[in-house]
Amino acid sequence: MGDDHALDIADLNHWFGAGEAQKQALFDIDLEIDRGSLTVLVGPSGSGKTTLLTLVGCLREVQEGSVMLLGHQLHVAKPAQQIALRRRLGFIFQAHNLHGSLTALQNVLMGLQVHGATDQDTQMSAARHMLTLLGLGDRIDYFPANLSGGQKQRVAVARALVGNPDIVFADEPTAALDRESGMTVVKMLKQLGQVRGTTTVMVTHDNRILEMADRIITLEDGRIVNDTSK
Ligand SMILES: Nc1ncnc2c1ncn2[C@@H]1O[C@H](COP(=O)(O)OP(=O)(O)OP(=O)(O)O)[C@@H](O)[C@H]1O
Repeated sequence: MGDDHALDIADLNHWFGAGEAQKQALFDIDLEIDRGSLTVLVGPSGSGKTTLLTLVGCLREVQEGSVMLLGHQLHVAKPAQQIALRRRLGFIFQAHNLHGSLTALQNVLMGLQVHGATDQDTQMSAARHMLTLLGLGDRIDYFPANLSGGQKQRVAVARALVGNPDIVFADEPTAALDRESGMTVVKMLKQLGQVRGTTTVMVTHDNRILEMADRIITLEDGRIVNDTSK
């Protein structure tokens, strides 16, 4: 694998269930993803997009095939290595999974505390800065219950990005956002790719994002049926 690849996937297969109920969800996936690129996964419901995203994001165990994530082979990575690798990833999911008992600022700080680095003042200012960039500067002390769906989603985006991840995995990150907020989030990810080399892999049905993607990969019935680079 070259250093220019954030992800290198070969002969990846995945099944759900066992015995007669067993069903194959992914078939022979081969894919290399360049560092700093914005790649979009599209395809009909049930085509395997989320399964692929969770496998390459260390959220599901690889059953067959090879996944090299940031130069590390996942199926041989020890638990401690997997934890270290996960710290280099940012996740944005449709269900934003905010902690209801924490304010917007505290939720974003959670994204930094797993890194355990920098002092508290630096963490605070990084979290405030990220929330401000996402247009939530006046909402930092609000609890999720007092934020709209779109605002909650932007808090989740801030939490994913505040730790400077090497790769961002996003599943329908703009589904709950209006056009302007959705564009802000995608432009930010694109800019992070250009400035810091952050790689983004995103599942979306949002046509507005397709125009901004470097690469569009289409899945159907667990197979890659189209791969378009700009
Ligand atoms: N936990 C699971 N147990 C059993 N089958 C599953 C599980 N998760 C996914 N599947 C099946 O695997 C296939 C791929 O599902 P997946 O969620 O990856 O598709 P998707 O393209 O992300 O769909 P959507 O756009 O609806 O989210 C589907 O047939 C689905 O029913």
